[in-house]
Amino acid sequence: MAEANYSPLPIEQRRPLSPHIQIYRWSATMVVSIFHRATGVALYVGTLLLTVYLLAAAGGGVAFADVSRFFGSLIGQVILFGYTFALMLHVCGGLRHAVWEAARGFEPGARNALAWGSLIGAVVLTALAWAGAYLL
Ligand code: HEM
Repeated sequence: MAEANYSPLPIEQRRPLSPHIQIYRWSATMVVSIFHRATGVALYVGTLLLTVYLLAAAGGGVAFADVSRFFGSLIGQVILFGYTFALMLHVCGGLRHAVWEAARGFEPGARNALAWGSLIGAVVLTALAWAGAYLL
């Protein structure tokens, strides 16, 4: 807190502050962990968009045509691409947690491999999903 900086006590007598991200050296594990939470939040928005799409599909006619046009536009495609990547990264993050639930992958090398693996896995799965969507 700000007042801690203005403490009249000498620095060695002040109570320790809990360190935050600007204190730690950045690591792959830390970045992927932050992405995991951020993509989880993004998935709430994506789920709303999916709901809009399904409601429009159920309504049919003009509503479905409008929604399809929006998702087919450049901005719509960028949003859908971001949603796909967020979903894939979050799922890969979920699998990373599943490995930890099995009490494996805590060693420094394994932690890094899992972090990079989930990032690379998300890129590959997103590319496969979009390639599949365009080829079908
Ligand atoms: C639309 C679907 C989903 C939404 C909206 C969502 C949302 C979120 C959010 C907001 C968080 C962060 C919670 C926090 O840090 O306080 C979270 C965490 C988590 N999610 Fe999801 N999630 C979804 C799907 C999934 C799936 C499919 C998986 C598994 C494959 C998954 C696995 C996890 C795990 C393991 C955590 C905990 C991470 C941690 O403890 O640091 N989620 N999710």
